[in-house]
Amino acid sequence: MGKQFYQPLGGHEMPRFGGIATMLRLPHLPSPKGLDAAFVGVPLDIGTSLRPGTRFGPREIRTESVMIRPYNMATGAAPFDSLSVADIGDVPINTFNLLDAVRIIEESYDRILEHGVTPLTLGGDHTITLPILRAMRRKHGKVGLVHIDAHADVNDHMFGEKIAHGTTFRRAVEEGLLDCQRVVQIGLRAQGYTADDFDWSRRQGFRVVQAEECWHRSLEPLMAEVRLKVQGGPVYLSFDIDGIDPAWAPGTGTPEIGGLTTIQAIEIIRGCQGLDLVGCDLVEVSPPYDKTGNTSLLGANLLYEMLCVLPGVKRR
Ligand SMILES: N=C(N)NCCCC(=O)O
Ligand SMILES: [Mn+2]
Ligand SMILES: [Mn+2]
Repeated sequence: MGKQFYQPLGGHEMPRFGGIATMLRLPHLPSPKGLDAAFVGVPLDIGTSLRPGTRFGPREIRTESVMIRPYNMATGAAPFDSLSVADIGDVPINTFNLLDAVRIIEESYDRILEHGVTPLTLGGDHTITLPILRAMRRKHGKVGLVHIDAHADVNDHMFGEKIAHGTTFRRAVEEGLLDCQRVVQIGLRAQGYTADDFDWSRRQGFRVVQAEECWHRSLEPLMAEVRLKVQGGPVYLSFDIDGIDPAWAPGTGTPEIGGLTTIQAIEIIRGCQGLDLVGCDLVEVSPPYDKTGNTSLLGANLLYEMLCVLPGVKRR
């Protein structure tokens, strides 16, 4: 049987407030088999250090995704005409044991990648990116990384714990998951304990772009630099919603002022077009702190923009 393409349920077929709330109103399929890309939820928040609530992120991002239409009027991308995409549901994490949850996530992503599917992940806190990168290493080898965040997430430990949402990328370097010369961190800001909070990344070979370097400017020139830095192999895109200023993304667990704008976030993702993207995630949306739902709406739209820059997506 030939490849099956799926279109989102249209706003004129079923009112947007009706129907089952899958990501982008796509079909919910039990398996990634036969797909090119899949939206996956990881409802985890037991790795967070301040506000919890990201366990509700996947569900609310789906709820707020109902406004999104299939064709990208700005870039001409028609993702559902080019790729077979669906929502394959959530990873059944163990919400009472973080290390067991990490094991479950890793096994789930091994299975997804076995089918040759590109995962677009709805978080959950940033801990989830470590098991995903472990599975990526087995499938693709070391990956480059475009990481947007207020935080470097390279702490050696938090309360003595080696795995939490602020240690993800130090563990990833130690475990040989990243091609460190092809890593960029964008949006880092706020206070630290020593200069080494950011310099550790630089010593690994990362390009660190602090928020102040982004203020008051288009990020299109920066993305030209980023593409040159990370190209030449498979790339993973990890977007922590707190990289965006809390004025636009208040529903998150560790907010920091002076962040990126929504427009700069779109520029960054669209600037990834042409890279060999093998997976993306959007993490740290905490609906209980998101009174209007706008943070989930922003997350849903950024995930759609990630879909639009995947390899193989044609533009009209
Ligand atoms: N939100 C994420 N992923 N990390 C926050 C780390 C907070 C801290 O370093 O104190
Ligand atoms: Mn963060
Ligand atoms: Mn983070």
